[in-house]
Amino acid sequence: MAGGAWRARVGAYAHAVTEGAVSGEVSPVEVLIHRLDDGLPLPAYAHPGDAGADLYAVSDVELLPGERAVVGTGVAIALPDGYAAFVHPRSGLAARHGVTLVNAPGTVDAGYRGEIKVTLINTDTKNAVRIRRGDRIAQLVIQRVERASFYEVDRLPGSARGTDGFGSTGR
Ligand SMILES: O=c1ccn([C@H]2C[C@H](O)[C@@H](COP(=O)(O)OP(=O)(O)OP(=O)(O)O)O2)c(=O)[nH]1
Ligand SMILES: [Mg+2]
Repeated sequence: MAGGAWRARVGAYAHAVTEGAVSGEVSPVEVLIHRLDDGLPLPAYAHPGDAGADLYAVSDVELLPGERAVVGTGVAIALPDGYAAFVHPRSGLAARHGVTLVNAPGTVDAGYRGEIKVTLINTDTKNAVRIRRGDRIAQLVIQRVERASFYEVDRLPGSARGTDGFGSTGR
């Protein structure tokens, strides 16, 4: 693409963003949700365009340095076939307190009907962290997922990377 056309395209995109065209409201997937705890809000997106809907803690929990705990969120969902939900850490909790998820991202299968739970861990080596009921402890990202058919072969086709990995390209 010529320089002028490229600049026009970038300009149009920037305009669309600042005018709010990237609103995150584009045909959301419908997900059935069952509240297991009437005292907590439903998961919600904090801003238009956010990828993750925040999940709330059902109970108080204190995490000593290095300690982990499985905390309920008070909700269960039924995803359409071909989707999965991923439980991701919140960056604020991670940066401020060192709290993340043991199994990040946790995978919620489309067929799972139980309570979504969060495996919190306090990675701070000195300070305990107190989580209170109602705190936003993680975020749920809903994505389309492919299922594979696995075909066993004796030899895989070649590729530029081959078997190199684990830092093979250097730092
Ligand atoms: O962070 C998570 C991860 C999983 N789950 C639920 C939903 C998921 O569908 C189910 C099973 O998760 P996974 O397959 O990761 O665990 P597993 O150890 O393989 O258990 P299973 O043998 O039940 O598949 O547990 C959560 O609530 N939170
Ligand atoms: Mg499993």
